[in-house]
Amino acid sequence: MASADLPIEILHALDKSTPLLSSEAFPNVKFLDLKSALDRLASREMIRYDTLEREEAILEPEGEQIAANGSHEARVFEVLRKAVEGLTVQELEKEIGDKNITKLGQGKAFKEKWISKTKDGKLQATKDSIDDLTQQQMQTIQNTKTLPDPKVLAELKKRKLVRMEKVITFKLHKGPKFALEIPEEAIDLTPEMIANGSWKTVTWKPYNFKARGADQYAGALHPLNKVRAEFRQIFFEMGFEEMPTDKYVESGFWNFDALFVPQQHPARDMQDTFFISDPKVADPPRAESAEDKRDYDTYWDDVRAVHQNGKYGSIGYRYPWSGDESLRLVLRRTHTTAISANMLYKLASKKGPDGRPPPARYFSIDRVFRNETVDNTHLAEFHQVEGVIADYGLTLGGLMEFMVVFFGRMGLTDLKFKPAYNPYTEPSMEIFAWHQGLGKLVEIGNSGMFRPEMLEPMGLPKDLRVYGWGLSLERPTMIKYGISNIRDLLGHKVDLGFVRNNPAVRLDKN
Ligand SMILES: N[C@@H](Cc1ccccc1)C(=O)O
Repeated sequence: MASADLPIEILHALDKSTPLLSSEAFPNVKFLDLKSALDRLASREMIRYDTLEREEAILEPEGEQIAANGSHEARVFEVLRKAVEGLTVQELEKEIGDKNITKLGQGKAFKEKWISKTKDGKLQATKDSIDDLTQQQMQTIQNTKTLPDPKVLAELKKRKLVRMEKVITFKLHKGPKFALEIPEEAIDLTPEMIANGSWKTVTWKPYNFKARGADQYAGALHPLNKVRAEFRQIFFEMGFEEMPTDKYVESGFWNFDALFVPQQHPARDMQDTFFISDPKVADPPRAESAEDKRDYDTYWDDVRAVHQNGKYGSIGYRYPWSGDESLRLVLRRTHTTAISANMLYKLASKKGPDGRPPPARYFSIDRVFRNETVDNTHLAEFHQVEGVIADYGLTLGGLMEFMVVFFGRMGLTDLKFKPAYNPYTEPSMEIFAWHQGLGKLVEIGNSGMFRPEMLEPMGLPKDLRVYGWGLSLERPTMIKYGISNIRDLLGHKVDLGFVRNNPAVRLDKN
C-alpha cells in the first residue's frame, strides 16, 4: 500500500483516533514510504511524530519447526512413550526420520530424565507425559515477539533458535496545522506571481534543510591510473627510482641493438613495430648533456662487434650489422626496456664509494605500442610496468625471491616460474600466478638476468649483475576491476560513465 495518497490516508486515520501507532494503523506500508509521507506532513506541521525503537524476537527456521512439531527431545519422548516394548536407536531414528534430530533429542531427553535404557539396551520413556517448555517458548515468541525472561531469550539466541530484529514504530499526533487536505503549494516565485500579487497569499512549499543534495561528481581516477599509483607506491617503498617517461619515439638502437636483439629478429618486423616515416632516422647515440663524458662511438662500435663477430666471450650472431637499420625511428615497441638500456648505460659511468658503478633500482610505468590486430584483449598500445635491479653478486634465486615479494605486495601468491627466451636476458623466466576467478594459472610477467653481451659493451663491470622484468599494467587492472574488454579501459572511446558508475573507482569511495 505505497500510494501517492498515503499522506491523506494518514491524516484521515489521525482524524479518527489520535495518537496513533504506525505499526497498528499501517502495518503493511514499507518503512521508507511511510517515513517520507510522515516527513512531508511533519514539515508542514500538520502532524508530529515520535520514533519508538524496540527489538523483536523472530524465530529462525529451526525455532519455527519446534513451535510446530515440538522440541527434538519431546519428539524423541513422544515416539518412545508410544512404544511399550522400547526401541533400539535405529528404530527410533526410523520413526523420527532425521538422524540429527534423533541424536540431539536423545541426549536432551536423557538429561531431563524423560527416557532411560532398558536392560537389553533399548530406549524407553520414563513417564506418561512431559512439559515441552521449549515448544511453549517458541510459541510465545511467535505470538508476542518476545519472552518475559530475558535470560531465556539470550539462551535461545545462542542456540540459534531466535534472532533479534530492530523494529521502528512511529507514534503519530495531530500537529498545529492539522487538516484533512494538503494545501496546494507554490515552489517557484514567478514573474506572474509578482505582477498579480498572488505571492502574498500562496502557500509556499517549506524548505527541507535536512534533505540530502544530489550526488556530485568530485572527479575520479581512471582504473589504470589507480593501479598505476599502487605500483608506483610499491616501487618507491622498495627503494626504486623512477625512470624518465617522456619519449614515445625511440631509435632502433636503444630499443633493439643495445639490448642485443639481432637486426633480423621478428620483433623488428613491420608487422610488430610502428616505424616513423618523418623523420625516418635518428642521430647516432651521443651525449645529451655537458656532464656526459661517455665515448658513444666506442659503445656503438662495441655493439656492432658483439652482434657481428662476438666479443666479451660471446660468439655473437655473425651477421653484417647495419648502422642505418639501428638508426630507424620506431614508436617504442612492446617494451620499455629501451629506457632501461639507456639508464644502465648511464649507470656504467657513475662512481660509488669504491669507484665502481653503485647498485641501482629503476622502474618505469609507461606506454608502449605495437602493430597489432585489435581485439578484446589486444590494442595497438598499452602500458608496461618495468623494473631493473643492478647489484654485485646477484643470482637467479634472488630474482625469484624478489618476484615473490614484489607480486606478494599486490596480493599475488603461489607464483610459478617457467623458462623463457628474451634476446637480452639469460636465463629468462615467465612468471605465472593463480587466478581465482578463472581457475587457472595466468602469465603476469616476463623477467630475466640481462646478458653480458648487453651489459659489457656499456662498460659495466663483469660481476655487476642486472635483473629485469616487465608486465602489462592492463592485465592486473582488468583482473582487479573485472573488465573483460580492454577497449573499455583505454583507446579512443573515452566513456566517463565507465569511471563514474564503477563504485570501486570513485574517488570518494577510496
Ligand atoms: N621487455 C620484456 C620484459 C622484460 C624486461 C626486462 C627483462 C626481461 C623481460 C617484455 O616485453 O615482456
